[in-house]
Amino acid sequence: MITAAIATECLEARAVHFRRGTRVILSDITLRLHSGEIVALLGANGAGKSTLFRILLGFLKPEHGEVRLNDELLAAFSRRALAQRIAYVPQAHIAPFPYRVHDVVLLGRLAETGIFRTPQPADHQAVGEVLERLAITHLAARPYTEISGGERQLTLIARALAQGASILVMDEPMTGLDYGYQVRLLQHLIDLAGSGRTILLSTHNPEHAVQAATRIAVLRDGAIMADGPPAQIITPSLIRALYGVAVSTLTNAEGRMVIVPTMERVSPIGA
Ligand SMILES: Nc1ncnc2c1ncn2[C@@H]1O[C@H](COP(=O)(O)OP(=O)(O)OP(=O)(O)O)[C@@H](O)[C@H]1O
Repeated sequence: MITAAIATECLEARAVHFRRGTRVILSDITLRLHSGEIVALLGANGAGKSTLFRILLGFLKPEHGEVRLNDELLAAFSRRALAQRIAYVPQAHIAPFPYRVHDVVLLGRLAETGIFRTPQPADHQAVGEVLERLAITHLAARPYTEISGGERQLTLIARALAQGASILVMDEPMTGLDYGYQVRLLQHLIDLAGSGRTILLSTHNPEHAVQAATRIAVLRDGAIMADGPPAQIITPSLIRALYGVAVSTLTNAEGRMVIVPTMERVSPIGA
């Protein structure tokens, strides 16, 4: 069952360096993720967020540095052993076959034990639970190739949740989701972290980071320029440096930070 006890895990990049050709994409990146944390990675388009995720997942090899899971090199784990621990929601995905949404999510259940295993009633039940939790039960019988972009995104999130891994790496999971699904997903991520899961997500919306993250890491010019609690990291000057826009940060009646664009016209980044 996906509600089984969650193992305590620590995933970390140590002094990771990565180049594409002569271009340095990531330089001396150290990032540690612990159980119960929601870490939001912020960075402008092309900053290297997906690249760092792919390195943390073992899909790309760093030129220098290493990735360790519970102090063991990632390379020491088989693909199946990694699937037991880390689930991934990629940025964009078009399935080549018109699998039903239920079956796409079922693949998450089989990631751990091999896709040639015959699904058991417990697997189908777990899929049903995840679809219900994400409020997409109505999509179960629809072909994945014939649903909307946001519905595909929810299906991929459901597949990752069904995997039952204790670490979730989510590349811009809110993309394409309507406002209600965005808020419900953030609430669900907070619940998952509360039950001991570790969540790393990238987002282009600093509001989401402030609302859900326990830590924010900021990637700029290939390096981590800041890493810490949201209230310390998110400042108007950081938002301006990252995105070239002016914002005010306010505290609402519940004591939570709110980010509001001032609509002041500022120079483009680097101008
Ligand atoms: N397959 C590739 N070949 C060459 N360069 C690439 C490749 N994939 C990404 N890059 C480059 O590496 C840099 C980092 O890309 P990456 O996708 O990691 O950024 P990102 O922060 O995830 O961006 P976004 O927010 O736009 O999704 C970019 O300059 C990008 O153009």
